[in-house]
Amino acid sequence: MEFGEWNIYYKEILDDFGFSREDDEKCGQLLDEILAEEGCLTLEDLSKIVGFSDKFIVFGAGPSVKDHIKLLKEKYDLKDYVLVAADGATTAMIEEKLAPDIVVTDLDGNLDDILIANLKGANIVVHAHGDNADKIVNVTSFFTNVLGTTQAQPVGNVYNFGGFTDGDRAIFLAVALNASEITLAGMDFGDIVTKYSRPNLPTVTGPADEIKRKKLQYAEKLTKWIIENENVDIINLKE
Ligand SMILES: Nc1ncnc2c1ncn2[C@@H]1O[C@H](COP(=O)(O)OP(=O)(O)OP(=O)(O)O)[C@@H](O)[C@H]1O
Ligand SMILES: Nc1nc2c(c(=O)[nH]1)N=C(CO)CN2
Ligand SMILES: [Mg+2]
Repeated sequence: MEFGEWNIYYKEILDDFGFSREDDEKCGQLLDEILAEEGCLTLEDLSKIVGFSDKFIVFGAGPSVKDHIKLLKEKYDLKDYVLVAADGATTAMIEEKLAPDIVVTDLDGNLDDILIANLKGANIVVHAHGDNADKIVNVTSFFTNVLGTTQAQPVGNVYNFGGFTDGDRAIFLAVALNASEITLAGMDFGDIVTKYSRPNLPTVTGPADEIKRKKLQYAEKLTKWIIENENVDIINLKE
């Protein structure tokens, strides 16, 4: 998605959630400075790393994630796919002994599990926004093989491929990496969250709060945009 078209959705999101574009931009710059010092991946680097396949699976943290992982392990030859975990889904994958190739995160998932995934070879796509500057500063440098993203104007080596939540951003990333087919697992959307999305939840699933519901509505809307506008086959295991 070109920035001009993304900007239409982005303006609506800023307005709807009361986020500040200036704070998003500042944090994007901060991430770019950290990556300039620590080193980072470019899109071309990541394309080469995952160049073994143009078939991707994006894992979300919805209620179906565990069932979908089990089904995929049983029925798919997973070494033929680039496995992309959206933030909290990393924990569900690790529980099932499945290592992601890429983790897409704004650093509010289980950081220990993301670090484990990184140590096992996952590349980390770190998203800077106006509400995670502390994490960007304190956590980014613990990871290796990092590619930076922003939801504001791209800056330096920090990209904007389109997308809002970690899950739909992961699909936009797969498109930017020239995916021909993207299977969606655990991408339920709706109004139920899991302990993978909300680690403090006392039960495995529970009702999403109003902000999370709204985030998931945008995630679904942006996923529909990809289905309708990008030249890629999307297979949602939920359907
Ligand atoms: N029912 C669902 N509950 C949680 N995540 C879902 C669901 N359906 C799809 N997803 C996708 O799984 C992704 C990973 O979930 P997670 O809650 O860790 O992400 P997040 O984008 O950081 O959300 P938040 O900002 O609310 O913490 C979400 O970004 C979302 O796109
Ligand atoms: N400013 C801001 N931006 C975001 C936020 C958030 O909480 N604040 N959460 C996101 C993932 O769902 C994506 N972008
Ligand atoms: Mg997150």
